[in-house]
Amino acid sequence: MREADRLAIAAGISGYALMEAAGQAVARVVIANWGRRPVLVLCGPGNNGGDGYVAATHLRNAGWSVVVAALGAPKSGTDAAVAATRWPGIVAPVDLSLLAERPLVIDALFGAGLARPPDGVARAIIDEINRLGLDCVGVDVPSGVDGDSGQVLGAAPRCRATVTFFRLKPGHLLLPGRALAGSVHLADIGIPAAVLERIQPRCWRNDPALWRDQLRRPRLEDHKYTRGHLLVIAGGAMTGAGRLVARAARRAGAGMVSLAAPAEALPIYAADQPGLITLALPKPSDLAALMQGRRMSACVVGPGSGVGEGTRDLALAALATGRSCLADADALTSFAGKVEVLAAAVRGPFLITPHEGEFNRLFPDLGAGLGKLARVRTAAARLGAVVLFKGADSVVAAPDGRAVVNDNAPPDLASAGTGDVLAGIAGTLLAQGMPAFEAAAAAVWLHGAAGSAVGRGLIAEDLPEELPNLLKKLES
Ligand SMILES: NC(=O)C1=CN([C@@H]2O[C@H](COP(=O)(O)OP(=O)(O)OC[C@H]3O[C@@H](n4cnc5c(N)ncnc54)[C@H](OP(=O)(O)O)[C@@H]3O)[C@@H](O)[C@H]2O)[C@H](O)CC1
Ligand SMILES: [K+]
Repeated sequence: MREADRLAIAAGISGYALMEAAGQAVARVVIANWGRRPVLVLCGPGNNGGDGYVAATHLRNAGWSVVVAALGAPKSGTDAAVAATRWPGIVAPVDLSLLAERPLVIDALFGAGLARPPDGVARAIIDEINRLGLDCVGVDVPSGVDGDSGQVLGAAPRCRATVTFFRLKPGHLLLPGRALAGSVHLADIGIPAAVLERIQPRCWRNDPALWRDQLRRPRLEDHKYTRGHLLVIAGGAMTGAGRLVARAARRAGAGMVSLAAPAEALPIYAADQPGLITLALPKPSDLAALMQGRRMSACVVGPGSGVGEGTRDLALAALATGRSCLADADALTSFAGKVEVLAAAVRGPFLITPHEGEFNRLFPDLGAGLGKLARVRTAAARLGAVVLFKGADSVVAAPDGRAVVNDNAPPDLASAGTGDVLAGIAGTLLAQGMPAFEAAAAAVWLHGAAGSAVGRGLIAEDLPEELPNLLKKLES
């Protein structure tokens, strides 16, 4: 963002003009969403505080009762110093007593320049805002939230709304930042779009615009093999997982889905879905010939497969074929403490879809303190594969550092079996030749959209049935 500022200023836009637009946007959001009431504007020493002085001035001009409290005077010669001199009222030192009759707080303490956990009176007032449950509007980010990671440094106010500028930052999408930001308003402050091309961002909010063109649309001359033949390697005991993978894969548009499992379980799979091809589980040494002979273009291994050597060897055999491969669930746990074995086996497009527990078993040194985006990027680089870390704020990262953050998943998706559905959708997209990064991004978006379409009371079985409609909409 600083680079965006710098480039915009280099393009002839004054830094103060950006600050004026930013502060004005904050005032506009406040006026649009709250009735006139006494407001306290907390200003830090940097440009975030500068935005605060501008917002305070606009609110006062609109007839609001405004008190400004500052942590310290902005450095002279800065845009923030100009904004402070243009504020016509007095500036009080930050003090908790100011909260008493001010039901609305604008938090312009720290933004992109947050350098350490807020302490002293800054920390005390953040804690007090939260204790009193006051309405708070964050400027750029809730102060204390790291915009790059969504992590909280020490403390941050729980905002009802946050007004940010130019583009959303990862911290608006990643937890806990996303929860603390409340509803996020994105304001255009006059930074030219061309600046984005110069910056070449490597992290995006997940959106169909990123991958829609790469979804494979059915063609007149298609037959079932040209639409992707996915092999699902499933288990003998937990058959629900494999059935959900297969059902989702079929609804996502695979031309054919075959499921391999121990012979005694095959009748269960066959009875569940007449259109599913069932096969006895091959020996690892026979897997390549099976996939080649049956023109299977991708493989999903892990859901319900069982943890252990058998699953591990099948996953390694699947990777050795060089075809697109997705490992989830038991296939990941089977490599706990042995992630280097998995990494060494990667030949072709490879996607893993761990949840938090599975991720931790594979990458115990990449703890939560690093922030999800950094954890997933590091894991992808280490594995030489695309990693989709599942959760309310799923992150997909490629070994080259590209990443997307997904924010369309409703909490209803926190339900058993939904991860298997995700694996099935991604498996089909891989089988259709979509690159692993885009396949993962598309799958997690479709999964979230399907979850939203069902809403309350959803069960994993509902999700595949939403896919035809969603795909139709994406193609139109
Ligand atoms: N294009 C835009 O998006 C625009 C953004 N604007 C706003 O500018 C801020 C970023 O401003 P910046 O001056 O770089 O940084 P901050 O204001 O966030 O913070 C820097 C100052 O705060 C001090 N600081 C940092 N952390 C702490 C802390 N925990 N406790 C006390 N003080 C802290 C820091 O002090 P140092 O000692 O570390 O130097 C700085 O004094 C962006 O977020 C937007 O709101 C512009 O308005 C223009 C357009
Ligand atoms: K802030």
